[in-house]
Amino acid sequence: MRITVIGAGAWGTAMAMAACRLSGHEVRLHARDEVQANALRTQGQNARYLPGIDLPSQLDILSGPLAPVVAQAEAQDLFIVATPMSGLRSTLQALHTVPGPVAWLCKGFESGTGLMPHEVQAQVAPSMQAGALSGPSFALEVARSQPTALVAASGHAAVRDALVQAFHGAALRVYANDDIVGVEVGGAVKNVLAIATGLCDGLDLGLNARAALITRGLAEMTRLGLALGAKPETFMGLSGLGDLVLTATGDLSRNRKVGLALAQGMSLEQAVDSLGHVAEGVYSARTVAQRAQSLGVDMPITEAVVALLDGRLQAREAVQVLMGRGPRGESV
Ligand SMILES: NC(=O)C1=CN([C@@H]2O[C@H](COP(=O)(O)OP(=O)(O)OC[C@H]3O[C@@H](n4cnc5c(N)ncnc54)[C@H](O)[C@@H]3O)[C@@H](O)[C@H]2O)C=CC1
Ligand SMILES: O=C(CO)COP(=O)(O)O
Repeated sequence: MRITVIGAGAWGTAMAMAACRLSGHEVRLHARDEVQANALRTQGQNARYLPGIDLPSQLDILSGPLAPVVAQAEAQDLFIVATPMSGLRSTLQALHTVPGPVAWLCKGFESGTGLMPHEVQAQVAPSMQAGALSGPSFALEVARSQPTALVAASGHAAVRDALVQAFHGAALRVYANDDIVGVEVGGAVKNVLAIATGLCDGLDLGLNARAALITRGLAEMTRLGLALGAKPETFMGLSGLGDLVLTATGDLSRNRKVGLALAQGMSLEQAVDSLGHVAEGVYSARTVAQRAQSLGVDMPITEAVVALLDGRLQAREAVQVLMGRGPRGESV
């Protein structure tokens, strides 16, 4: 199988490495920047995004325009879009004529439009056989071959099968799911909730508070998902509860780090700059909240994160707002 990963950040690089570990694959990693591509080739590492990890010698590094790569694509080729959400639309536009399966790794709702990734694809490449690969997965651990489980989500069985064939192996299990709405809502909302949990831990509010945030966060994620047509059980799976627990509690999370930094009194700009990587929750929080409002879905934790990111609330005020809400029943 020939697999082309577009976007040579931490996650694209880790997933290209994972594909290289399975025999019989030809794997290519496309960096948009020629300087970065040359650095990957000469150093044998992605020093900016995954320092200290050697790239497999058989990994082919590409750069330059995508048009010639797309022109040579065959029906059995798999394309993986590993850019942040902000690059999804333009990358899918560039790929819209590929004859085979395409899957994206980004987790978020598109800024400006509020669209989920599969809705962006439906606009720019409606006939594409496409899906999402998601689930609890820090790039560093996948790059190190530590055990990980992912979800291949698509309405097309051929896309789910291609993702399993491309990545399922000794260190990486890939489960198939046809509920792309649920999988994408989980991936987007857990990033916003991880900012909240980082804030909670940074303010030293305690373990009770953290468990409450995660659980009530799962409830609001599920409410939004159901309003958008997702299946409830998806939120109990890898891309829902699984990714929420990982991102909210794992110190490798960039979104959690933003919350921790805000709790220390850093400005949002300082917090984002200190990462050197994308933290999608910062860009998706507002669009998630707007989409929820338009559907009449109550998402108080997400609303508090948006108010904090907008500078309308200070960290401790956000906690007071959440704790000051009136009583309600527990069910979703
Ligand atoms: N790092 C992780 O552990 C995981 C990340 N993800 C998701 O994957 C996506 C990418 O994340 P990372 O690789 O971690 O980000 P990163 O910050 O490590 O790297 C982003 C990469 O995308 C490139 N890029 C940005 N815009 C682009 C465009 N328009 N076209 C081509 N390349 C572009 C940048 O040059 C950079 O190489 C995000 O949506 C993230 O939420 C999902 C699972 C795990
Ligand atoms: O999506 C991820 C883990 O599944 C990565 O989370 P962060 O973007 O917060 O690092």
